[in-house]
Amino acid sequence: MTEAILVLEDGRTFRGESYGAVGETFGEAVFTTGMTGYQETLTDPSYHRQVVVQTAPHIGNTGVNDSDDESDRIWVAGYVVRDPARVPSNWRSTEDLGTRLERSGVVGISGVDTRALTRHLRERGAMRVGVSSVETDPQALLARVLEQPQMTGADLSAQVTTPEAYTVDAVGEHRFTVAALDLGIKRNVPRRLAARGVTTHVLPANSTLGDLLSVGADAVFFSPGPGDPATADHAVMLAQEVMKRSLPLFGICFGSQILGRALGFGTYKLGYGHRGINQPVMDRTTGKVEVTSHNHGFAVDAPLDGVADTAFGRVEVSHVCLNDNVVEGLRALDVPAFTVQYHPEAAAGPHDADYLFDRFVELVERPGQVRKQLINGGK
Ligand SMILES: NC(=O)CC[C@H](N)C(=O)O
Repeated sequence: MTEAILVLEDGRTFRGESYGAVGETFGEAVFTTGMTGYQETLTDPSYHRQVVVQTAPHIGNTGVNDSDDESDRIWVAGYVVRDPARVPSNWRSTEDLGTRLERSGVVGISGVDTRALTRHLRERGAMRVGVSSVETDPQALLARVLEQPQMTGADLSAQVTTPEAYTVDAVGEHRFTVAALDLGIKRNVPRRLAARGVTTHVLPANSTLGDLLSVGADAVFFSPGPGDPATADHAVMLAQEVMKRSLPLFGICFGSQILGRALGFGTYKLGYGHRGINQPVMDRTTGKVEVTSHNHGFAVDAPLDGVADTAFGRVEVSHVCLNDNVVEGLRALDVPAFTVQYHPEAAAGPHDADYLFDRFVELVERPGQVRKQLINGGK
């Protein structure tokens, strides 16, 4: 057994055992409350530079498999669990979670009271953290934690985006083509689109409007991704160009924050963010509440009531988180654009919000009618 320590930037220290690779790592400490879906969490590019704390105490029960990665690598900067499963058990499992972490060079710690750590982060806010199985002195580790960059101001898209464009073909009959700006996309997004007859061209984050048009895009998608949306100026400008052309636009999470900025709203950092797979969100168009998958630390500052006047016409907040009234979706009424701050693609999480991909398809195929329906409250 190799001992490990975890030190938060306010000095709070937890002791445990090395889990995954032996070494030292730093990042922003965030907690996710999902009891399942750890493989999707680990491989979600939006967790780049974050040390993820699994609040649920027993992690790794179903091992890892060949199908559930959301990208081609593990992105979390570090991993914190209480009680890793000693024997994974699932018919899809091909490897033990600890072995995968070790093989991938991911430094983690186990034996931590992750519920106490979650409560601490909930009360004090997300903060920088160090995890080490090579340093035994918390003070020495704390000094290095305090040298790390903050998540506020972090511009990370270039570090996670695809170097080359690639295509995910429609399944069955081809209906239309989407250009997806990859700011840290998850595999399940093009997959949900493909299931609806959409061919998706996933393009690097620095793509221009010309690049989007050159793939024959009928519509544009802005992906989730890591970092502070206040830094994503290129993507914001691109969203504005897309709206000027009235090309249908759909965005998820980071993509929602980018649309928010493109419409003239600000973004801000939440105290500790929303990360988990059971967050209640109300779709204000239908009044229905859906249980949803979340992973965001920033949010859009848009008025919850009434219709805002923007440079692109009228805009409404379409979805709201019922835990804390954070803006979870935006809908433009005069250009074909809408976004959500949470994850309709799930992976992991419930599929309640899958209808948003249908809304996107309808917006592209019957733009006038869908906009009229949206304005009339879905009737
Ligand atoms: N999943 C995401 O797209 C996250 C968006 C952004 N990085 C945030 O933390 O809010």
